[in-house]
Amino acid sequence: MLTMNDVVKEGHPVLREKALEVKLPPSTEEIDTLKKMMDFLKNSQTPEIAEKYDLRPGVGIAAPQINVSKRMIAVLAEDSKGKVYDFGLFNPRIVSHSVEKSYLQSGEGCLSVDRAVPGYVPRYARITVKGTDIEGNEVNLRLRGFPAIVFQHEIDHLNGVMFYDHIDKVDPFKVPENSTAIG
Ligand SMILES: CNC(=O)c1cccc(C)c1Nc1nc(N2CCN(c3ccccc3Cl)CC2)nc(N2CSC[C@H]2C(=O)NC)n1
Repeated sequence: MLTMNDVVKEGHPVLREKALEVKLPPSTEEIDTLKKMMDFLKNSQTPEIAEKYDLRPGVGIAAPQINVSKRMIAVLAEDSKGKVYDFGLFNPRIVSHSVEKSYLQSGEGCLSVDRAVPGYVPRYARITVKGTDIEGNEVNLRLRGFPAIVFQHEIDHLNGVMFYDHIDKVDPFKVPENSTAIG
């Protein structure tokens, strides 16, 4: 199982690389890695297991964060209506997005960042994501709210982008143009 020892921290060059497309169909090893990432999120959100293995809770993780520079992400997050988004995706890409922006009122955290970085992270309010799931099916997801934020945070990792790259350097809490706060 993955633990925090497997998670690389900011400063590691892999977090600034552009991750490679996964050649489909994925190899057994790539499928196993994606399964491990999905299991990590589940374990991190299960109090007894998180406590036992000292896991930091997360709702998303990208392969570069475990030093695998491949375009793979896992998400386990709920939206405001309690709908659970439980996905492992190969080669996720944002195929369309709203003009409107949104941001987490409380800012964002990252498993690879062991410090609080205050400030609003402007994201697209609504996105359409295409990718291939762990069974090899093409998925087409229309996302908004917290899940949309999480998918954008994880897809950023595949392009070497960290959440704080988006925070306004002059006024971290400047409300982004044409945006809605979440949470
Ligand atoms: C600096 N302020 C903050 O961190 C922050 C502070 C307050 C609120 C929010 C909303 C904040 N922001 C933020 N909170 C989260 N969690 C909320 C708690 N939760 C969780 C915790 C315990 C059990 C189960 C679970 Cl589910 C785990 C996930 N996650 C992310 N991100 C950014 S997108 C990827 C995602 C991620 O997984 N990060 C590790 N941001």
